[in-house]
Order: sequence, then C-alpha cells, then structure tokens
Amino acid sequence: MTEGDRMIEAGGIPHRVRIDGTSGPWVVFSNSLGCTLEMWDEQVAVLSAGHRVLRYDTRGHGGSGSTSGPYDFELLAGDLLAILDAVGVERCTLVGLSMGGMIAQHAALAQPERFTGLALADTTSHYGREVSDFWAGRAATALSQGLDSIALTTPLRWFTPALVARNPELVRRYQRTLRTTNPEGYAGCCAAIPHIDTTARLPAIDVPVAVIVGEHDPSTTIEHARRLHAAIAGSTLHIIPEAAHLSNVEQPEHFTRILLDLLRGTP
Ligand SMILES: O=C(O)CC1=CCC(=O)O1
Repeated sequence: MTEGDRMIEAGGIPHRVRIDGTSGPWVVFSNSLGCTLEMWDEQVAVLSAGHRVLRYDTRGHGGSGSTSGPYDFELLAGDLLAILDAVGVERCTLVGLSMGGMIAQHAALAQPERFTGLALADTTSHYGREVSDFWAGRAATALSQGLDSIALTTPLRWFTPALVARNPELVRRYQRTLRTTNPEGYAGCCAAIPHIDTTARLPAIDVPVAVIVGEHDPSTTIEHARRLHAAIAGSTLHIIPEAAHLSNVEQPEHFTRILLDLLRGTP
C-alpha cells in the first residue's frame, strides 16, 4: 500500500484503489495481466490536472485480494462496476489495456449508460482457438511453479528490444511486479482471457472509442485492433510506433496524447 491507496470491498474481496485529481470528469483505468495500477503512472501524472482519476488492481493482482479461479469477464467487470458504485462514480471515460481492455468492453456492454468514452488498448474482442493451450500452459505454470519463469520471458512481449536495451531498470521493475503477482490470481485471469468473445456485441457501443495498439505488439496485434475498430462505428484507430504490448509504458507521451484527444471529444 502506498499513501493515497484505499481498500474497497467489491465482488466479495478487497480491492486496492487509488484516486488522483480533485475535480473534473472521471477517468478510470484497468490494468493488464501481471501488472498493477502503477502501470498508469505516466498517464495519471498528466490527466489528474483537470480530471478525477481512479485506478485499481484487478482481482488477484497487486494489493487486491484473490480467490481461486477460473475467473471470467463477468466477474472481473462486475468488480470494476462495484468499485465505481462504492466510490460514487456515476459516469466516466474508461481506459483498459490488454486484459483491462477486455474488462472495459464487458463493463461498457453491461452498463452502457455509465461510460462517456472508452480507450481499448493492446486488446482484442476474440482470440482464435489456438491460444487456448498457451493460456492453459501459463496458468498451469503459475500454479505449479509460481511466476518466476513467466517473469523472465514475458517482458520480451511487453517491450520492444530497443526499450529493453535502453531501460533495463524499467524492465526489471515490471518483472518484479509480475514475479510477485499472486499465482492463483494470475491463473484465474489466464482462464478468462482466451474466452473473450465480444465482437458481435460491439456495434452496440455508441460513445467515442480510441482503439490503440503498439506497432510491434506480438500478443494483441494490429489485426486485433483493426477488428475492434471495424466493429465500433464511433472508433478511431491509433497505431503507436516503437511500442510493443505495453504501449502506454513504452510511449507514454504518445499514448497520453490520444487519451487527451479522446477526453476532449467526450461529453
Ligand atoms: O501477458 C502477455 O503476454 C500479454 C497479455 C495478453 C492479455 C494480457 O492481459 O496480457
């Protein structure tokens, strides 16, 4: 826990929540697998002047509680909506990256009146069947051995080789977070990810949406972003050069500019 964090009961477990900014419209952030609310530090530093910003650790991550899996996106989006209820956030722009983008899609489809805009970054609405074994293997490894071996290789999907060479300390920081993620929570989320299947329901979203993807994202590729963009009439597509999966961390200024543009266009 850092000063400013608070624990909020949602979905039957405590969630670590942090709120920055004192006035303005709400912006809410949902983290990706194996990361924590700290992944948004660079965006929050800018947006909290003029917005109230809420971020939280997803179930099984960081300082939030965990339950045994498997999880699904109804559960994870339900946690987010319960946090919004508990804090009193009636309407907000919702930003999610990767798993957080999958949670954001489910939250927006469940309670569309609540969201004035969405940023769906490095995420997808559907995976092919071929990824099921990959995610089942990750879950099994996490439960049987912990996150050490996953933490060695995963950041090579999160960051480009150039970033790994330029800023090894940042990479080590993300590896530490991943290594200390609760194996039960990580595996629970791995069970949800391959079942994402929102494509057919996305046309119902009728608020401004920024679809964002790192040019070199090997996990949720440009093709996944194009599918999201094609399915949501009010969306714009942003391909961020020199970024892999964690495009907001690798190219924070570019990513934040896209969010500022989105926020300017939302009611
Ligand atoms: O962790 C990864 O390798 C990539 C990823 C896919 C879904 C997610 O949240 O992270």
